[in-house]
Amino acid sequence: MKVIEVRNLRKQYPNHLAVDDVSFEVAEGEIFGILGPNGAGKTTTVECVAGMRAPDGGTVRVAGLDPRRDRDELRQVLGMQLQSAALPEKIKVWEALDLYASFYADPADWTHLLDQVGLGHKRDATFKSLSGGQKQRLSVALALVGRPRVAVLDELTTGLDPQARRDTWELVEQIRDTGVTVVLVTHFMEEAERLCDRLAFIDAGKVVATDTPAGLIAQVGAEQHVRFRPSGPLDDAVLLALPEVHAVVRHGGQVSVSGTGNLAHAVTLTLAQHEIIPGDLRIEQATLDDAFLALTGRKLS
Ligand SMILES: Nc1ncnc2c1ncn2[C@@H]1O[C@H](COP(=O)(O)OP(=O)(O)OP(=O)(O)O)[C@@H](O)[C@H]1O
Repeated sequence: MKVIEVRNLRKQYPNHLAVDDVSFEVAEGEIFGILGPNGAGKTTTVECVAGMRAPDGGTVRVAGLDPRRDRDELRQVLGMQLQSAALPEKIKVWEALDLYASFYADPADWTHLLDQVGLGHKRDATFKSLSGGQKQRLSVALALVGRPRVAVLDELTTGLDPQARRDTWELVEQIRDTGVTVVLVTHFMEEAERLCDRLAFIDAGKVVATDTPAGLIAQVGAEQHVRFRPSGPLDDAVLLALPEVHAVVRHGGQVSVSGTGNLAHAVTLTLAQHEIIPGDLRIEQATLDDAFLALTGRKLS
């Protein structure tokens, strides 16, 4: 079931067309990513979805609601985590949650939420004293306090160190496991690849493609490589007969196979059928970066 429908969204700032033509749908229960370089129009798009900005064209529906017309109802359905939580420095963690909970008729138990985001021990800490990762986690808890059906998380892991980033990814997966639909705005390819069920590539205010991460990579037919040292004699023709394989090159004892689609699977299966063990196996998969570059001529970052 679709929980978000965006059709031909357009948003013009005084001197800049930030969103030109954006359409996508988000199914209930999925993690949907919006991936694109800085300034692509991602934040403006989700601000229109959350009713924080008025579009100049197109339609947006969230659980059948018009975010501008049905603002009060929307607040009960959609929780938005903002790029930088604008909380007063001296507010305590529990005070922020208590305040946000007071906006809702039936808020979540925020003590439980605090534990869920790993901040149970920071209940009495001031906002100012939290680390970057802890501030992000608090902003996620604040987005969830109204028990939303949809949580919009904008640049959640920007500025976090690799460990804090991975911890935050786990948190996003936990949120989805509780049945909340997640819209994730990001310009990190690894983040989108790891978390998103489907994603939209946005560039210069337009959706370039929407698909699963694997589907986007397959769409552009980006070349992949499998390298190995065969444990026994192997005729190149065996590999070249596979539809996924484009070329086989040898360097000394190493075989390098390039191709597209499910290349690694096809090659390793064939080797197994010929009772050959691939030593020093290396698989270089195409990435979302490669797909974005192929589709837009631009790098993501
Ligand atoms: N309030 C505003 N007034 C004028 N221009 C704006 C405003 N907000 C954003 N823009 C411009 O619109 C474009 C899209 O901005 P937006 O924040 O939606 O992009 P983004 O993809 O989220 O980028 P980032 O990852 O850098 O936040 C940018 O060029 C930005 O400078």
